[in-house]
Order: sequence, then structure tokens, then C-alpha cells
Amino acid sequence: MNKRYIEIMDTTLRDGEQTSGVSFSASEKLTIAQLLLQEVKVDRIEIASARVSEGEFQAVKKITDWANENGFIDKIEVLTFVDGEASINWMLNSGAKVMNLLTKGSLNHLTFQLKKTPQQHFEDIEQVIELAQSKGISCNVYLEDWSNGMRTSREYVFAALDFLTKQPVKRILLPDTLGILTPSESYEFVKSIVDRYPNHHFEFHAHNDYDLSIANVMEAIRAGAHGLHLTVNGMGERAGNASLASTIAVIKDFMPEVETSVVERSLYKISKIVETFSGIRIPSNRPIVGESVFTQTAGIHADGDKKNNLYFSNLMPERFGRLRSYALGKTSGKANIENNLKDIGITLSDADLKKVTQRIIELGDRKEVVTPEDLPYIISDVLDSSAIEEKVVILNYVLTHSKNLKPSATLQITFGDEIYEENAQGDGQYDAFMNALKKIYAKKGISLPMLTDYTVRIPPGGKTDALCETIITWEINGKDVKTRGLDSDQTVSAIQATQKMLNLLGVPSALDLNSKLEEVNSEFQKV
Ligand SMILES: CC(=O)SCCNC(=O)CCNC(=O)[C@H](O)C(C)(C)COP(=O)(O)OP(=O)(O)OC[C@H]1O[C@@H](n2cnc3c(N)ncnc32)[C@H](O)[C@@H]1OP(=O)(O)O
Repeated sequence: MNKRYIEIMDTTLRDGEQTSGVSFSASEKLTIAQLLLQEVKVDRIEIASARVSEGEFQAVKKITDWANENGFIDKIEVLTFVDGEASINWMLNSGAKVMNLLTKGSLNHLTFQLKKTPQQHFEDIEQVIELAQSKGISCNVYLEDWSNGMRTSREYVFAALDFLTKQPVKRILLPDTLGILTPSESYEFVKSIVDRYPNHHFEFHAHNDYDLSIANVMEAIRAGAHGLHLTVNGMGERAGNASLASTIAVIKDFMPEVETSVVERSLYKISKIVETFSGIRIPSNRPIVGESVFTQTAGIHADGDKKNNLYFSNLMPERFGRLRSYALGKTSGKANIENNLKDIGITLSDADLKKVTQRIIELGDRKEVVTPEDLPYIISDVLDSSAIEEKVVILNYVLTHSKNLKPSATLQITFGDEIYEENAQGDGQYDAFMNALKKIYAKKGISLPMLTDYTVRIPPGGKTDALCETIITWEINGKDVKTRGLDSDQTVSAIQATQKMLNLLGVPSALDLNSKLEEVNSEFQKV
């Protein structure tokens, strides 16, 4: 079958940055731009609005310098305004070559915001396009509030389209600016335009205010849209835009008649990087990229996975560079626990498995999170066995915290027979503790794994002696490993989690540690 190609324009760095509270630095924008174009392989990216700020100007310049050297300059777009020379000069100075000109797509916006007649607006647009052309800038045009325009001033929308389709405009961009469309309207509105102007390129820009963005995108594609505007993690103004990862999965699985250039395996990586740089946490249940979406929690499901893959669908985690896991908690059954034990190479008798399952259910009932890395400790405790041998022991420590002085830590640690002591300062008590620990490991020529996430959970109720749970995520050879500590003192619970990580690494003689890291890595690839 001859597939219809759909262009993907990613606007994480423009509309995505309009998520309340988000501001990317220039180097963060550059990293995201590089990944989107080189690894995720979207067709184009929109990286800023013109005139916004000096910082934004420097970010655009950094990206256009890189894009010029690497042959991507035609894929870098900047949103501009109908403002005579102002946006064009800003763009030219920043090195960008493609503008997405923001014009009005509803009579309402035109009358009350710009206070112009259609004729005046078209004249202003024509002037800007002419100027852009003369300066070597190529032009796409947004019809802002187009969806509202189609509902309330369709005659104006078609007058604007009659005008724009006679201009040297490469693509016409149809935004559902307020995310108000239904799927059937998305289909009808886009189809009426594509049918009337068959030789022009139209792109659909969804917003997610009613949680309908992906459904609307599907209908826009069915109606004949030639391109889509998407963002990583569905970031964007208000409820955000259509998510890149979800849209790509939907196209792949439900729309065999179309194709895109996007590489599915890179979608999780870009999602995590945008999460880190934006500071906007991905909800754990966000399709494709959320922490828990490939985790089987219910015991019945884990059991079914063993029996002819009864709970598998096309949405396999490996497609997106991820792995399936089995949660440990109160809804776990034997099958969940067996799956986790298999990954760490432990086999238990049926009777022992029952005891361990019971303990995990009890912990889950008390709302405690059980990570796969906790299993050896739980087995040790429940079966009074030595499933885990604690070779690295934090013997003693003193942590100080005082007003106007830097926090400090003195730490004594033992690896088998050897005892080491170090002290250090830090930005907080745990940071001071980690700095002292790093000094000890540095003596062995070893760097500790990078801490990539640190989550503290305290049960509600306002008790100051409540147990506090700290879950730390470490990056070990490119894989996430979580360890957990539980204590009424928050720093102590973080230190417990750290000691578990040290024991996963093993006793640090330099050679030992490298091979142990390999081993841990291959274990966790299976988790
Ligand atoms: C659909 C979208 O999401 S579009 C996103 C557009 N991008 C942005 O808004 C980026 C962030 N914005 C900004 O940094 C600022 O608003 C700027 C730099 C663009 C303008 O700032 P200011 O000059 O202080 O103007 P302010 O923000 O108060 O108002 C916007 C002005 O733009 C005008 N305007 C609105 N749409 C357009 C347009 N398409 N073309 C030209 N001017 C426009 C408004 O009428 C208003 O003009 P007025 O002050 O003469 O009434």
C-alpha cells in the first residue's frame, strides 16, 4: 500500500514552553532541539516566539548556529507576529530562516484584539510576507483561533484562506487554539478546507482542554491534514497540546494508511529529558511515557502473562525503549513476586514464597512502596536467612546543621575488614553525607552512580514522628535502579536507601566494582 506521509512539527520549545512555570535555558533548548531532529527525527521544530526576550533570542541563535553547521536550518521555525519589520528583524538577527506568521483565524480575534477589518489585516499580512520573502525568509501562516472561526465566522475563515492560498505561503497552520473541537468537527472542518484547496498543505494543531487532542488529531488525519503539531509529554498552554508519543503510537497502530518519520524507540528518552529540563513531572499513568504504564500490578494479570501472554497488547514497552515490570504491593500475587525473584536469580520453595508474598501484601496495606531492590531484604527478614549479605556497612556518622554555617558530615564506613572515615560539607546534611562518601570511594578511584531522582513520602496526618519513606533513583550504566529507606528521620531514611545502593554495587575494589556494575546492569535490564 502507498502510504500517505504526515509531516510532524514538534513545538515543545515554543508552545510546550508556554506551559505555566516552564522556561528552558539556551543550552537545554539546544539539547532538546538536537535530540528531536537527530534521534526522534521529527520533520521540523518550532523553537520560540519572536520578540519574547533577550534570553530567548540567545537560545534561538545557539540553535541556528548549530543547525547551520549541521544542515538543519530549514527545519527550525519561529513564530512571528503581523508587526511590520519587528519580528522579521528579530528573526534575521537570530539566524532563523522559517517563520510561522501568527494571523487571525476568527473575526472575533481580529475585531476585538487587533481592531482591524479583514481587508486591513490582509494588507498587513501581505506586506510582512513580501518583506520576509525579500530577506530570504520562508513563510508558513497560522490562523489563530481558527476552530472558533469555523464555528462562528466561517465566511471570514474562507476569505482568509482565499487570500493566503494566493500568497507565497508554504504551509497553512490550523490551530484549535482553545482546544474546543470535538472529533467530528475536527474532521468536518479540516475536510472542508482540504477539499476546497487541494493543492495546498494544511497542518492541524490540537490542544487538550477536553482531553480530546489525540482523537481530534486522528480525525484531522482522516480528513486529509498533511501535517501535525505535537509536543513532548503533551506540554503546552493550559491543558497542553497533543502528545508526540501518544500520537505516534496511535498512528502506527490504528492508521496503517499513513506514516511519519518519527523513531518510536527514542520517545521515552526525549520524554525523560524534557521532564528533567522543564521540571514538569510526567504523571505516572501518562500513556507510553508514564512510570507505571508498563507495570502489571494485579496478581491476576501477572499470572495471565505467564499463560500465553493473555494480558499483552500491541503496545509493547520495548517499542519505546522500555521494559515491562511487575509491581510489588497489596495486589501482588505469587506470579508478580516470582517474576521479580527470577530477575534477581532467587528461587524459593512454595512455602517460603507464600510467606514473602504475605509480607509484601502487609507492607502494601500499610501504604509502603516496595521496590524490586527491597526483595532480598524482605526475604532475609521473613525467612531469617542471609539472602543479602551486607558487606558495605555505614558504621557511624555525625551530621551537623546550624544557622549560618554550612552543613557537614563525618562518616565511617566498612567494606569487610577495612574501615574508612571522611568528612565533608554540603548544601544540606544529605549532600554533606554524599560528599564524604564520594571522597571515600574516590580513594578507590571509583565514582558513585548518579542520583537521578529523590522522592520523599510522608503519610498525611501532620504527625512529626511519622515514618518517612525516601526512594532514590540511581543511574547505573544507563539504567534506573531504585532503593528505598524508611525512618522517622528523613535524612536517615535517605542514608538507608544509599546503603542499599552501595550493597548492590558490592565491595569497592576498583576492578571488582566495574564487573559488579556490569552484573547489576544486566540484572536490571531484565526488571
Ligand atoms: C496561539 C498561541 O499560543 S500564540 C503565542 C504567541 N506567543 C506569545 O505570545 C509569546 C509570548 N508573548 C510575549 O512575550 C509578548 O506578549 C510580546 C513580546 C509578543 C508582546 O508584548 P507586548 O508588546 O508587551 O504586548 P502584550 O503582550 O501586552 O499584548 C500583545 C499585543 O500584540 C497584539 N497582537 C495579538 N496578536 C497579534 C498578531 N497576530 N500580530 C501582531 N500583533 C498581535 C495585541 O493586539 C497586543 O497589541 P496592543 O498592545 O497594541 O493592544
